[in-house]
Amino acid sequence: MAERIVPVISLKDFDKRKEEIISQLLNAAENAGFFTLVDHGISKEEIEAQFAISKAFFDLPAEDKAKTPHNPKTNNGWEYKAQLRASTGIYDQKESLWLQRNSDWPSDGDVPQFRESTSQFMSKCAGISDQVLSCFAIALGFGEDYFRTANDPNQADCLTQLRLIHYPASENAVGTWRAGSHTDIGCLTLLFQRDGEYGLEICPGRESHSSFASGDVFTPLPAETGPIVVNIGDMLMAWSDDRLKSNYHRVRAKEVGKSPSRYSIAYFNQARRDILLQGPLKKYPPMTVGEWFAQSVARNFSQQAAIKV
Ligand SMILES: O=C(O)CCC(=O)C(=O)O
Ligand SMILES: [Fe+2]
Repeated sequence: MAERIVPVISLKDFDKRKEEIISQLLNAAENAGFFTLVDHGISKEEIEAQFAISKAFFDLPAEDKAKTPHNPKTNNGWEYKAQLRASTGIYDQKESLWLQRNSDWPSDGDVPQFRESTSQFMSKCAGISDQVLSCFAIALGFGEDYFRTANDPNQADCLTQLRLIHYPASENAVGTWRAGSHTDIGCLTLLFQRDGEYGLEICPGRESHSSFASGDVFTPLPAETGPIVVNIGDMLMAWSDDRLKSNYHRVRAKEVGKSPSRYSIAYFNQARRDILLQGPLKKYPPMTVGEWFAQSVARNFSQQAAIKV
C-alpha cells in the first residue's frame, strides 16, 4: 500500500535524466506529497555514521545535552519531550536537537567529530535539496535556480535546520504519540530513518495550505537506512499555489507491546527570511518568508513562546 502511494524515485544520472525525474517528482508532489529518493549520493555508511553521531549525543547525560539548550526564540537547541502538538494537545514522546549553521552546537569534547561530520552531512542534504528544488522550479515555470537561491543555506538569513530526533523505547504506548499529526511548515523536508524503526505514517489528500483539517486514514511507510523520505512542506504548497501538496504525517509507537527506540534525522529547507514568497498564479498575496514563519509559528506553537525569525 505504502509503495503504491509513495513513489520511489532514483536520482541516478540526474543531468541526463532530468526531464524524466522532473515528471516523476511532480507526479509524486501533486499527489502523495511524499516520495522516496534512492541513488541520491549519500551512502548507507555515511547515513549510519551520522546516526552514530546522533546517538552519541542523545546518550550523553542530560546536563551535557543541556549545554545546548532549546531556545524558543530561535527554535534551535536540545529539547526533551517539550513539543506540545496542537493536533493532540499533548507532548510528543521524543527528544530532539535543532541545529542551524550559525546556532550553538554541542562541543566536539562531548561528541567527537560532531561539528565536522554534521556540517558535511548538512552540505550533502543541501546538494540533494538543490537538485529536487531545481526540478520543482522548472515544473512550476520559475527559473531553474529560483528555489535553490531562495533556500541557499550559505546566506545569513537562511532558516534551514537539521533536526536529530530520538524516540525512546516504549511499551503499551496507548494514548501517547511519538510525533502527533502535523504538516511541516517549510519548503522541503528530507527524512532519514533506520532499518526496522517503524512508526512513520502519512495521510494524503490536503487541498489548500491554509486548511488544517486532517483526514483519518494514515498509511505506514517502510523504515530503511538508505532511501530518503522527502515531503513537501506548507511553504512550498503556498509557493506553488497549492499545486504541490504538504500532507499530514505522524509517528506512533505500538499501543500493545514493545516498540524499540527510533532515531530519525530531518533536514528542513526553510528558505531565506527576506525572500518574497508568491506562486506563479499569484493565488495568494505575497509575503516574506519571515512573515510566513511568524504566522505559521503563531498558529502551530501558540502554546510556546513565539519563535523569532
Ligand atoms: O521522525 C520522523 O519520522 C518524523 C519527524 C517529523 O515529521 C518532523 O520532525 O517534522
Ligand atoms: Fe514532519
